[in-house]
Formats: sequence, structure tokens, C-alpha cells
Amino acid sequence: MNISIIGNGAIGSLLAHKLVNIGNFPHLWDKTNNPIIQSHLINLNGKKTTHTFKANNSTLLIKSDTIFICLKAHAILKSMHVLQKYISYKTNLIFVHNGIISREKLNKLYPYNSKFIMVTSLAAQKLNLNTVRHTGDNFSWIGAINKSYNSQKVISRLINLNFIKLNSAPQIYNIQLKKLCINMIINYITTVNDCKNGALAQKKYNQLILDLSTECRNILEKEQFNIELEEILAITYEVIQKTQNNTSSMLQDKINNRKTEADYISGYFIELAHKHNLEIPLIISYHNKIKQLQERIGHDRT
Ligand SMILES: NC(=O)C1=CN([C@@H]2O[C@H](COP(=O)(O)OP(=O)(O)OC[C@H]3O[C@@H](n4cnc5c(N)ncnc54)[C@H](OP(=O)(O)O)[C@@H]3O)[C@@H](O)[C@H]2O)C=CC1
Ligand SMILES: CC(C)(CO)C(=O)C(=O)O
Repeated sequence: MNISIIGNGAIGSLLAHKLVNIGNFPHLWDKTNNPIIQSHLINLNGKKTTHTFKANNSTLLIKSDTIFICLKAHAILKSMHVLQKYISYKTNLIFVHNGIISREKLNKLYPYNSKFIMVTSLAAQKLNLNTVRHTGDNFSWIGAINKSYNSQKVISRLINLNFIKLNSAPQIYNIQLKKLCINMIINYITTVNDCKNGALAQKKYNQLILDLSTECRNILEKEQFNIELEEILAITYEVIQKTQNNTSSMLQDKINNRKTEADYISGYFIELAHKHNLEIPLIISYHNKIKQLQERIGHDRT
């Protein structure tokens, strides 16, 4: 399988190394014109491996059977618009991201491609331009955006590669909504309070987590996704415990003066709440806190 990865950040480079483990050297696409990328991975046991990948070759991009798009939510539509001329309509596009972006806009940009969403619980952190640290290993889920006659075949082929722990998710939107709740709670509280994920297990955050979870659950209910409050709380506390030493991606963005994915997490919840005429004061207040922070560090409102 000819695989390319767009975005040589934390998740993109981790997936590249995972593919090498099964003997498939993917082609990487970053923002440079470098024809090769040397990439170091520090695995969960602290062991370092180095691989060299072909990169930024438009012929290889156009010939890809499958492209993993590992970009921040706010970079996807803009980047995929620019890259249209290098992507064949036959290529399977796998979008790996947190937050929720417009499927309508993706369908408009790539009407003929088979398109998939991958929600991942893998965790990684870029230490510098060429080094990624693998910080967490857990399941990922893949589901089709536009179900076609061959989408299940594509999903099965990817699962059978066995390069990560991957499950098929026929209702991928529901998995995205669950992840959205986890990000709405953990990312925002850790960013506002400058703390590691594990700090949220402290009693002083119990009520806040309960109130945010309740607002999330009320929105999901209106979206016809009936999930018990207890389940949102259980998965959130499980992630807090499993990622206790992580700095959430939103807090990392704050520390590194980068734009956050707020518009695609709380922003998406706010959009849904408007649609369903629902009051979500706490989510709005946390959204505004992050947006103010972004304005202070010079990122536009979008
Ligand atoms: N890291 C993690 O542990 C997890 C991340 N996720 C999600 O996965 C997605 C990717 O995250 P992550 O890998 O951490 O993000 P990163 O910011 O580390 O990686 C994205 C990379 O893409 C680059 N990029 C931006 N635009 C383009 C373009 N047009 N062409 C090529 N490269 C481009 C960015 O460069 P630059 O920085 O210069 O813009 C950056 O290097 C996000 O939605 C994140 O929330 C989900 C689970 C865990
Ligand atoms: C699961 C969690 C909260 C792990 O840090 C994450 O997805 C993030 O930081 O964006």
C-alpha cells in the first residue's frame, strides 16, 4: 500500500514510525520542500529509533492509495484546499484529528474520494522538529464519512495492517462526540489552570467536571446520541487517570503560543447548542476564556 502522511507533527510522525514497524515506509508531507525527513522516535520505554522518509514529492502524493491527514482541526480545510492539485480522486483520505470540522466542506473539496475519520487515543509530543516522544498507547477508531461500496474494504485493509490498535466504528460521529466531551473537560480545565491532566482527579475539580459533563450530555441528547452522564464521567476520569502525566494538547498550544482547536471543540458545542436552543453557560464561559487567551497571543478569532 502506498501511504502518505500530511503533517509531520506529533501524531503524523508517530504513525510514520508505527508503519515502519510493519515494513511500510510512508511518504511524508510537511511545510518544507525537503526531499527527505529524518525522524527520531522515543518510544514508551525511552528507547530511541531513527528512520529516514521520502518527503514532499508531489508525484508520490498523487500516487498514494491512502493519505493520513494529521493536522490540527483549524489547518485541515485550508491545507486540503491548497493540496487539491496533488491529490487523486482515487486516494482514500483518512482525517486524524480532535474536534469536529464541517463534513459538507470536506465533501465539497473532495467530492469523489472515499473519506474517513480516525479518532485516536494514541498520544505523542513533538520534542523538536525531528523528534517525537510516544506518550500513550490506546485504541483508535475509524469510520467512513461518506459510506460507499468499498469503504468497509478500505477499513478492513487498514485494520489488518496491524500497525496500531484500530477498531471499525460504523457510527464514527458518536465516537467523535464522546472524544469531544473528554477534550471539552480535560483540555479546557487544564489550560485555564495550567496543570497536568492528572491534577483533575483532585476533589476541588469534581463539581466543575460534573457541571461541564452535564452540559455536554444535554447537547448530545439533542443530537440523538443518548449517553448517560455516568458514562461521560467514567470515560473522562479514566482518561484523566491514564494520561495523568500528560500536558493536554490545548495547554501545549498555550505554552507554545500556538492557535488552539477551541473553535472545533467548544465552538462546535456552541453551534449545536444554538441549533437546539439550549443554554450552556459554562461551556461558553470556558470557550471565551480560551478565545481571550488566543487573542492575547495574537491569534485571530475565526
Ligand atoms: N498529539 C497527541 O497526542 C494527540 C493529537 N490528537 C489530534 O491529532 C491532530 C494532530 O495533532 P498533532 O500531531 O498533535 O499536531 P501537531 O501540531 O504536532 O502536528 C501538525 C503538523 O502539521 C503541520 N502542518 C500544518 N499545515 C500543514 C500543511 N499545509 N502541510 C503540511 N504540514 C502542515 C504543522 O506545522 P506547524 O506547527 O508549523 O503549523 C505541524 O507540524 C489534532 O487534531 C490533535 O488534537 C489526537 C489525539 C492525541
Ligand atoms: C485525551 C487528551 C485529553 C490527552 O491529553 C487529548 O486528547 C488532548 O490532550 O488533546
